[in-house]
Amino acid sequence: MTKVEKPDVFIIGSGPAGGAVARTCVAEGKKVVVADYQPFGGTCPLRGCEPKKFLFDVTNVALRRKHMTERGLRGCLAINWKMMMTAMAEMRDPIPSLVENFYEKHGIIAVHGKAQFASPDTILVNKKKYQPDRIVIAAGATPRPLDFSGNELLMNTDQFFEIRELPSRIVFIGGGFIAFELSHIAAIAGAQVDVILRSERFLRRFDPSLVECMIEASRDMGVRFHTMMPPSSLKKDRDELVLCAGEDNIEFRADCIVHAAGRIAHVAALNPQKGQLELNQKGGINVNEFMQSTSNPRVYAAGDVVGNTMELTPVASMEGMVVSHNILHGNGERPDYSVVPYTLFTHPPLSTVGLQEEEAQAQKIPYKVYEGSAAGWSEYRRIGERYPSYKVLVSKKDDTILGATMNGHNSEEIINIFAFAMRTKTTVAELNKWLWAYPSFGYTIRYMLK
Ligand SMILES: Cc1cc2nc3c(=O)[nH]c(=O)nc-3n(C[C@H](O)[C@H](O)[C@H](O)COP(=O)(O)OP(=O)(O)OC[C@H]3O[C@@H](n4cnc5c(N)ncnc54)[C@H](O)[C@@H]3O)c2cc1C
Ligand SMILES: NC(=O)c1ccc[n+]([C@@H]2O[C@H](COP(=O)([O-])OP(=O)(O)OC[C@H]3O[C@@H](n4cnc5c(N)ncnc54)[C@H](O)[C@@H]3O)[C@@H](O)[C@H]2O)c1
Repeated sequence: MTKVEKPDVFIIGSGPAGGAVARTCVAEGKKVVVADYQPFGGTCPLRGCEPKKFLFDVTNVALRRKHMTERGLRGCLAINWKMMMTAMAEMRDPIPSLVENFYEKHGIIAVHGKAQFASPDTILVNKKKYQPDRIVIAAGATPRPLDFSGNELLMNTDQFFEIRELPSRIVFIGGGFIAFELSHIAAIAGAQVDVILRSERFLRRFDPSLVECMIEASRDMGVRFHTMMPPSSLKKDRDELVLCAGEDNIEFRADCIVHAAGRIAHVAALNPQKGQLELNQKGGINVNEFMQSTSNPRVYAAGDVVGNTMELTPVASMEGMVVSHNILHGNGERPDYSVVPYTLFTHPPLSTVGLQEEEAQAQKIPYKVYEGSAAGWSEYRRIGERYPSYKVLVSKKDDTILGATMNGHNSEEIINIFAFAMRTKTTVAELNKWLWAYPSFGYTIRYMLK
């Protein structure tokens, strides 16, 4: 009979959540095993944030160059898709070896293979059994299964990052983060892009008035939007794909159709019943306030596989740190979701932190609003941006920031300042006394809070 391994901590998944647990637990002298069936590093650096941001940065220069034509910048600037993708892959592809080298150096055992539960205390990978003291599920998320006929012809985002020739016509199904970010990249690079949404509301996690500005900016770059269009079938017709959607079965013909219809916790392959794992309403691992399984106390979970709040890298890492603490020192730490800034990396980026106005109204929180267009400010006029806008919610009770959303160049940096102000409970009166470098985008906070 093969020997059963008994490490202290067995981690399923090597992304931001699993990585945080591995590094912290090994530093405290634990015997740690990490299993992953894909190259090590997880979604963020290999198939998510990082490759996306690379493509964002290149396309951003191209778009901004266009905006500068009237400001004296001449000469053609075109995107060579193949070169851009090759350059992105050159930066991305060494990452798994770097991760594994780091693991080896620090004594973390890397196992290549799909992990599943054989029983509540036993994990099986490549027919080998592990009975660890603690099991950490950090298996991330996977595209939501869609049930219309021909859905197997859809391209997922992992495949999008491997496209070497830009398709002429691309359709994105969904109206969330991925549809907006990737549609902007493809449109600026020269594809004809359609985004189809089953409902009427795009980007639910952002203020609708700022989403409107984003949609205007998207239309300017040629992205076409179609609402109330649930997809009903997809088929191949010679060398093109035909998607039918909506009540009238409208046909969309394209070279590729991308699944951007959300992601769900990656639990099915884990054999959750054998692990006695209770799932939550979103289909993620149900955990208590200490990120410990509510049904199997040997198990903790962190990151997208929990689906507690948002599928974001900083949230996954923070939950990983909470899990490490609780494994090493006993349950005592809880995740803190009170201030989570995030950015939609579109052109321009749309960024937010804290309460949305709809939430403040629903929760009957007394607030005042500072909002408006920033198009007249010299910061945006200089760069020819047409739809910059902002909305800041301030507590009527104590003058602190409740939430902020903005759409404009560098908003991903300005939002961190608002996050800092929220963390430190800085009042608007105090913020207005702070000095900012001039003329910087951060300085526009003074204009917003006038
Ligand atoms: C296109 C895209 C762009 C994104 N952009 C951003 C962004 O700009 N900013 C941001 O904050 N977030 C972004 N995200 C989200 C971010 O990537 C995730 O929130 C983050 O990676 C979650 O980390 P995780 O460790 O929970 O899971 P993951 O990083 O997904 O890692 C999970 C790992 O577990 C492995 N695994 C799964 N099941 C098993 C199994 N049974 N056995 C072994 N291994 C298994 C997987 O192979 C994977 O490597 C983006 C996501 C996508 C898809
Ligand atoms: N910049 C970032 O931080 C960033 C970027 C990309 C992804 N992410 C994370 O990854 C997650 C997944 O991104 P996403 O864009 O796939 O999800 P999303 O939740 O942002 O958007 C999903 C979209 O698909 C639609 N949809 C849902 N079910 C559908 C169905 N059955 N048929 C058709 N449409 C359907 C929804 O209405 C929504 O518009 C995000 O929620 C986010 O947390 C973050």
